[in-house]
Amino acid sequence: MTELLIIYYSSYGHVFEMAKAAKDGAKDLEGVNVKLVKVPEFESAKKAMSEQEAYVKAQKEQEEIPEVTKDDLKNADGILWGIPTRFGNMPAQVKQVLDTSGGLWANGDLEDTVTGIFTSSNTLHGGQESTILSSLIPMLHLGMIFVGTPYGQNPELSETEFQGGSPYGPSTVAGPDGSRFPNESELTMVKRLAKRVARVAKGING
Ligand SMILES: Cc1cc2nc3c(=O)[nH]c(=O)nc-3n(C[C@H](O)[C@H](O)[C@H](O)COP(=O)(O)O)c2cc1C
Repeated sequence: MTELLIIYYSSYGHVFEMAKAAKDGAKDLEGVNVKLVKVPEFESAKKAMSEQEAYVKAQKEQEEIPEVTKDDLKNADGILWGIPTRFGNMPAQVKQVLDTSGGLWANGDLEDTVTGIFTSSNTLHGGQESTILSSLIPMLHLGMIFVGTPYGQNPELSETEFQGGSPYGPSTVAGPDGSRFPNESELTMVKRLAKRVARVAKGING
């Protein structure tokens, strides 16, 4: 069995929507087991954002999703990361998971694990590509094999409509007030990436 782990962090639910679509995209692949987990939230963030209605609502919707464990990461053949943009970079919550994965790095546990990244930001040019590319650096240190969303398999990338997505990975644009949620094209691209990560992981580790 090929184990596909979808791990995400989401303050306001946009990346969560993408993560659920990713799970849906890979769920019927033969010989693939898909698990959806979330990055633990900081107590300080819960406190700081407790007055924000959108944050509280989104966190409630994610209550049933289990938090990632070291074994989830270790046992995965493929890991798909949902990482929202924070100042053009990954949130500290995601960095914390990576920074406490030292044992995995030392043992080479994530070497040859196939990986992909999807993201979300408020604005189209507010750092989607930089978030994916900078997130790739620790993934490469850990020995993971990165796959993106090539143009040939993602015709949506060549459309002129306003939407996220790049050859580096799927993305969505939440809008300045966070009211825009992923459209069909954005969800389709993340489903395809989930399938692609699973397919490559199966080929390498199956
Ligand atoms: C501290 C912080 C920094 C952010 N930095 C950016 C940014 O650099 N560019 C941008 O377009 N959006 C930025 N945003 C907006 C988030 O990327 C957006 O709320 C997020 O992608 C929504 O995804 P989520 O609903 O899954 O949390 C920032 C939000 C926060 C809270």
